[in-house]
Amino acid sequence: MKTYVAGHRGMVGGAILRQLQARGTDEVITRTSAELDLTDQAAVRDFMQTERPDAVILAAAKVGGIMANNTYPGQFIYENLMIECNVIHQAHAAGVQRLLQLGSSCIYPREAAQPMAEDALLTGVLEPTNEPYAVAKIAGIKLCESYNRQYGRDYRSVMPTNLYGPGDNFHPENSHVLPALIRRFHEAAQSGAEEVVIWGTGTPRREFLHVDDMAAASLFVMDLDDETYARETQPMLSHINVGTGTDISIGELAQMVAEVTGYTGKLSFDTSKPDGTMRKLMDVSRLTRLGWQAKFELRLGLEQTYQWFLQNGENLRSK
Ligand SMILES: NC(=O)C1=CN([C@@H]2O[C@H](COP(=O)(O)OP(=O)(O)OC[C@H]3O[C@@H](n4cnc5c(N)ncnc54)[C@H](OP(=O)(O)O)[C@@H]3O)[C@@H](O)[C@H]2O)C=CC1
Ligand SMILES: C[C@H]1O[C@H](OP(=O)(O)OP(=O)(O)OC[C@H]2O[C@@H](n3cnc4c(=O)[nH]c(N)nc43)[C@H](O)[C@@H]2O)[C@@H](O)[C@@H](O)C1=O
Repeated sequence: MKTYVAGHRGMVGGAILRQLQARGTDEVITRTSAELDLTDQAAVRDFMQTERPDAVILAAAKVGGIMANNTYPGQFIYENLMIECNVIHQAHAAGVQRLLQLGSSCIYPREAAQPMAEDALLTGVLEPTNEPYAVAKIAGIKLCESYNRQYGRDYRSVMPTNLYGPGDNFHPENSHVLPALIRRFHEAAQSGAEEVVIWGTGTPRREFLHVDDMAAASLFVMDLDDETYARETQPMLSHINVGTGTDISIGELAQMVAEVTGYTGKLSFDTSKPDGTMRKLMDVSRLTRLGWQAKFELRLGLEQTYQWFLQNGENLRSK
């Protein structure tokens, strides 16, 4: 089995690569974005035609937190649409029968009933801070569904909740909340700062899944036999949510990060920054029914991620 992992240097792609290598059953092929720009249609066509993988895992994307999504909406919609169109279409053109792509919980309407089940898709208005990214991710689901319907492909989609773990992006502005707070609280603890500022009101709730759980869930869904996947994702051979099924407020998360990093000063909230969606808890009953459950407990995952941050402080991403 020759499997192409797109985005193998990223947090999720890296974890998937490690788990595939540990299994040792697949020949895994990878390319960095410098070697293969997935927004370049001709380059992706040449790569797929030359390599002809048996399976593709699409974990490459333009990714960022609430501020990055709000600041660079053009890049978020363009790059993600191009990556999905090129990888999914050129995989099909090269005869790839099985593909798994990663979406995001932000595909669901801002006011969706909680927890959000897969059939909440396209039932309401999206959260404005990440609408361009969400539209691209919805297009990814619809590409897979459409190629399944028209060409009989077996292209699957998993929708992760907010992820964290080793290999995350700790950029002060562009990252997601959990790595941003690890870095901010760590620096405050080191410098003896009296106050740490948290964006927004602290009241939004988020569900955090460790990246090793996400990688395991991705391979679990990839490995399901086609009848089982089709039965669970009827009528459109659509997507499966991945999460823990529990969430906490940003204020509670900040308190936990303060404890883990040893920060003892004051917490304050900058309400000029956006809260984004107030709650986006995944309904994970589809995946649970199939037999998969998350393993990492948040506090332990946070402590492990903080250790990774301390050991890799010199090599953090610059954007
Ligand atoms: N992180 C999170 O909280 C969440 C992530 N997701 C989804 O999970 C997937 C993986 O995210 P994550 O691992 O966090 O993201 P990362 O930013 O860590 O990794 C993304 C990877 O995509 C690759 N990439 C980006 N643009 C291109 C391009 N034009 N051509 C080739 N490769 C490119 C990069 O490759 P290189 O390093 O070689 O430049 C990078 O390694 C994405 O689909 C994301 O939308 C969904 C929900 C939450
Ligand atoms: C995974 C998901 O990620 C993005 O959505 P998001 O869940 O809103 O992501 P976030 O992690 O950036 O913020 C979560 C909450 O946390 C608050 N918050 C506090 N302090 C910081 C802070 O310092 N940094 C950040 N980023 N947020 C902070 C912040 O104000 C918000 O209320 C999508 O754009 C989209 O990419 C997507 O799919």
